[in-house]
Amino acid sequence: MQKILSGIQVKELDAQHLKLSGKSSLELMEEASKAFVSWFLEQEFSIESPVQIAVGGGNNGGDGLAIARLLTEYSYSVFILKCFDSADKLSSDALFNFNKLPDSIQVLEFVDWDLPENGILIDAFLGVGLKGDLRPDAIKIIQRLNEFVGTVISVDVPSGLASDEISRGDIVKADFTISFAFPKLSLILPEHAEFVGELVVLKIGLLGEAYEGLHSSFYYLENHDIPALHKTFNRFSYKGDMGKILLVGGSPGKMGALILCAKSALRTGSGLVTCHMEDSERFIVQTAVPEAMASWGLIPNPEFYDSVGIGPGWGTENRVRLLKQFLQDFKKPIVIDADGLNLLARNPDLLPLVPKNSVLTPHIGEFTRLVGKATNHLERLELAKRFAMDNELILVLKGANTVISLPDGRQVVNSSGNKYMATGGSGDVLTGMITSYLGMGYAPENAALCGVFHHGMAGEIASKSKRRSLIASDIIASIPDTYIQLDIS
Ligand SMILES: NC(=O)C1=CN([C@@H]2O[C@H](COP(=O)(O)OP(=O)(O)OC[C@H]3O[C@@H](n4cnc5c(N)ncnc54)[C@H](OP(=O)(O)O)[C@@H]3O)[C@@H](O)[C@H]2O)[C@@H](O)CC1
Ligand SMILES: Nc1ncnc2c1ncn2[C@@H]1O[C@H](COP(=O)(O)OP(=O)(O)O)[C@@H](O)[C@H]1O
Ligand SMILES: [K+]
Repeated sequence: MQKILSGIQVKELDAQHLKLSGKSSLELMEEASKAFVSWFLEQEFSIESPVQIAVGGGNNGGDGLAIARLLTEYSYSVFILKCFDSADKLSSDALFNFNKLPDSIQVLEFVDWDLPENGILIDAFLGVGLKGDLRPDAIKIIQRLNEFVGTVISVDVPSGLASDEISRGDIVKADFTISFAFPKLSLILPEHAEFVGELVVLKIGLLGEAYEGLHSSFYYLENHDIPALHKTFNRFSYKGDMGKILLVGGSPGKMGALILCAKSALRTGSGLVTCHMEDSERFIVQTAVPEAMASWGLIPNPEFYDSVGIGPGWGTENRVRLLKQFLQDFKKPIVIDADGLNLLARNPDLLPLVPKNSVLTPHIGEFTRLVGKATNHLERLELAKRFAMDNELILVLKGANTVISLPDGRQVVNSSGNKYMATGGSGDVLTGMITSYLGMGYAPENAALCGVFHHGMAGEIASKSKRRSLIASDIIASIPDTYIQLDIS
């Protein structure tokens, strides 16, 4: 997994990288700009669209200048909007690229810019080198860039956004942010959603020795990390190897949550799924999911199960005794979601009974009830880290970029998923998936990482044809495709 470095570390990395690999920052700039242009070409923006590139004096501007040169090779008409005073204010790499601009590119003073009606604006004004509060001249530039009505694409970070903290005030509102190597931390904070737009992270060869030497507790989970986290099964595997799991949840009027959870666990690969609910509701499960078994009343032999997921649609009335009894009897890691979390929040004495390395999957509301209130997401992430370390639990804080806090203090930011997954029941599907992996004998960390990643990826696959019509069942239906696309048997 890629580490997420701070803005200051990126600078340090730059210097170290040059020392250790002999690769110049100019080469890195060219590589980043080429990666940007490859992404740009994949979007198939009309060749008729004029491309305006707002260029600052630092290396973010340097990226913009290199991108300008590369785009003209593909016949785009490119205009540079100079957001720096004079060439002697340019960083050396930006100056190099400024001097390499082909004659076909018009360079406009920012003040002379007539805001076009449409087209594309590439924002290469300010990147991770932003220091302190924006100066008045920069504020004016950003305000004007935000008047543009066409597609806005920010290079590395939206200009005006600090890389590692909560920013307010004037910031470019991008439709896309194309960040290099890893997302800067501020890009994944919900407070910045309106500036970042769609986040794309492109690989560049920044990594290696210099990168290894820098410390961060934040990591980024991507496609290529996933296969190594999976267990493999052989041709003698039988359903017992695929895990016997128990899902405890559902209540009158909320049986759908348990059904989604069960279907999702089966599609993830579970060998045997048993649903535990009130006896009045058992026919619903048996009809909706013929592959699952039903149990009710007490849980007579919890040790039979390889793992357990508790909470979807469960309600909180009259559940504490069963939960306490179960936590006293069952010693293997489990998954706790929804009302299971609400019960823990109301009965903090139960928290020490939760088996170590269990996976708790709150959304922000459940998190606030269980762990506490935070004034912003960075503070919330710090609370999550403490909670996971202090209780030796894995805390999956769900959202647009779900963050998995591990007991050793690492925090893993998920890259998969999209806005179309914001629909009732998607969380229940996630609970089924993580419980399923635990049941298959995955290390709890891997179960959480695989569950969260495949869940988001299934949502992405389903939303290709469904967009805002996506429902939680569509996520389940796309789980098989995640295995096929990642080549997991
Ligand atoms: N290293 C890497 O891994 C790679 C880095 N790459 C790229 O380099 C970027 C970082 O470049 P960087 O460090 O040159 O800084 P950058 O974001 O251009 O900002 C400096 C400019 O901002 C200005 N400025 C600052 N504060 C300000 C304020 N408060 N208000 C107003 N202005 C302010 C400052 O002006 P000055 O203060 O110097 O007058 C200067 O002009 C990074 O985001 C990525 O795009 C890629 O090429 C490939 C790999
Ligand atoms: N905008 C989004 N981008 C990516 N994933 C999202 C987004 N909104 C929701 N999700 C995912 O959908 C799931 C929603 O879970 P939850 O809030 O518990 O829903 P429910 O209670 O309806 O089941 C989480 O896994 C979350 O990460
Ligand atoms: K930028």
